[in-house]
Amino acid sequence: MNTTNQHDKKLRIGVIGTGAIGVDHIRRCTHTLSGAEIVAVSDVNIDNAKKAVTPHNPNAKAYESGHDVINAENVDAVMVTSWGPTHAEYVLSAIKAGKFVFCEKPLATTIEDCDKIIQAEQAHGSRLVQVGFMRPYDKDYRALRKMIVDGAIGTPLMVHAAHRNQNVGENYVTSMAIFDTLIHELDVLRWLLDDDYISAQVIFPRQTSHTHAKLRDPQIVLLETKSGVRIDVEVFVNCQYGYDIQCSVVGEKGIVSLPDPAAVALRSDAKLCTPILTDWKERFIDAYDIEIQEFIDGCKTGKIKGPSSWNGYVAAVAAEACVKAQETQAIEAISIPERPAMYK
Ligand SMILES: NC(=O)c1ccc[n+]([C@@H]2O[C@H](COP(=O)([O-])OP(=O)(O)OC[C@H]3O[C@@H](n4cnc5c(N)ncnc54)[C@H](O)[C@@H]3O)[C@@H](O)[C@H]2O)c1
Ligand SMILES: O[C@H]1[C@H](O)[C@@H](O)[C@H](O)[C@@H](O)[C@H]1O
Repeated sequence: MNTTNQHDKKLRIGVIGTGAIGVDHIRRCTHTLSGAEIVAVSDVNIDNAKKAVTPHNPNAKAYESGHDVINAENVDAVMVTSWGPTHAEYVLSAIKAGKFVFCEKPLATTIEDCDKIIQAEQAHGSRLVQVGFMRPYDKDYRALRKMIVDGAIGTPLMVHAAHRNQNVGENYVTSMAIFDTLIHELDVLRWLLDDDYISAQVIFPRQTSHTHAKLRDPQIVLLETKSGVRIDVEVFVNCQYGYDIQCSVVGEKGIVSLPDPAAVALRSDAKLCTPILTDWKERFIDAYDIEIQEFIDGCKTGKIKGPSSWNGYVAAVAAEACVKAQETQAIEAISIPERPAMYK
């Protein structure tokens, strides 16, 4: 009886960081998904938070501090969508309050902070954190994984991937190509291959004229896995032409590749054209919907299943090696500790 009531009740979410993705997740919780409502918002720029309180979220209140959102009595679960370096503080505070927390990637921008989070969560005794790695929810990445698991390409040998953004702002610097952008590949490729990384190297090709003094762009990241798979990922965040995610896995007897998003083809004026997306919000829109719905449902049943803080930690270990490799231009080792029992 109680369980049914619990499931019927809306999950009351507090959102910290009401910028691009914060507002987008508020939109999907309010208009697209079921079983949740936004009751609290905050942003270091309070005007951003106030703008996120709209007639569509009549019960939302804007707070000056993210910690007030976490500790508000009517907040059942927290969403951390502020800038990466601020995530750890809020996630730790949510764990302390015993509340479920969805944290956008990266979980934190240092291994130490990720470690504090997994220690705190283990001390709590059960999972409270879901990390915003949405690609494993994407139907095409899932199809790719199924083909690999089913043996369609034989043993995987190599991966060629590209992560291209149309452009980035002046605040985006060289290390963010790793912690902000490559972090998606660092998570999804080990899931795709069911493998772990052992080394990383970063190569800087000729620079695009569309970058700025604090950003090397593009970059090529070379990864090696325990089983010997070699991965190259081109990270090119001022590619100008669109938002483009590519991934091909080469196996002993075939290749599987991520398809381009479906788009209407136009035949006209002696040309055949299909548009390319420019905005990350559209590229993985269905995957974001599924990941957040799973978070809402998990909070309501008391058991969350999505990418864990362990996934966030492992991605950070690999990311730190890549950042070091950016500086040294050498091959850097990646050593991932034993997975704690709680995350098995
Ligand atoms: N999963 C994805 O595909 C995806 C897509 C976009 C962004 N993200 C992640 O989401 C996070 C936010 O990215 P964004 O594109 O929305 O950035 P954004 O700059 O548009 O928004 C971030 C917001 O956080 C606020 N903020 C910064 N520090 C804060 C603090 N200490 N407390 C409260 N608010 C604070 C800023 O004022 C801003 O409004 C980043 O970690 C980013 O990597 C993930
Ligand atoms: O925060 C964004 C987001 O994660 C996008 O998915 C990625 O393509 C961008 O490079 C990154 O800056």
